[in-house]
Amino acid sequence: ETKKPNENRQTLQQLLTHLLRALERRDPQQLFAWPVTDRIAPNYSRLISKPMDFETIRRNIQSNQYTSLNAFVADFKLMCDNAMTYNQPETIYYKAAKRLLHAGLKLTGPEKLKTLLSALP
Ligand SMILES: COc1ccc(C(=O)NC2CCC2)cc1-c1cc(C(C)=O)n2cccnc12
Repeated sequence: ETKKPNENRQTLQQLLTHLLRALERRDPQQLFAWPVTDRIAPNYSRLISKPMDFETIRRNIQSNQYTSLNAFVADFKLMCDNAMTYNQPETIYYKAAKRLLHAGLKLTGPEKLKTLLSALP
């Protein structure tokens, strides 16, 4: 049946919240949980033009900022790319970002999404 737009939005929101939780579990040290401050990362705000973190992504989901899965994935990739731009390859942050990015792209890949979408109401 033709779903009302807000119903679709709720389904998308539920899917994104599920994906966000699955991604956050892959960041046990919570290095991506909150915005990076200039205090813990000197000159961060000068070097990274569009910061992104899991808390901001959560707020975007709740305020219906993402109208597609792609928009959510783009912010997740931005968060990982920022960490691989600011931090040197040998740091725990760069390595964590690389692992997280691969895990995330697998999670939102077509085959995995098919199973997820088939489980939706
Ligand atoms: C929300 O950001 C953080 C929160 C907590 C920690 C942290 O607990 N760091 C301790 C683990 C080794 C020192 C690090 C960070 C952190 C993330 C990042 C990222 C994501 O680039 N970062 C870069 C340089 C220095 N610190 C960080």
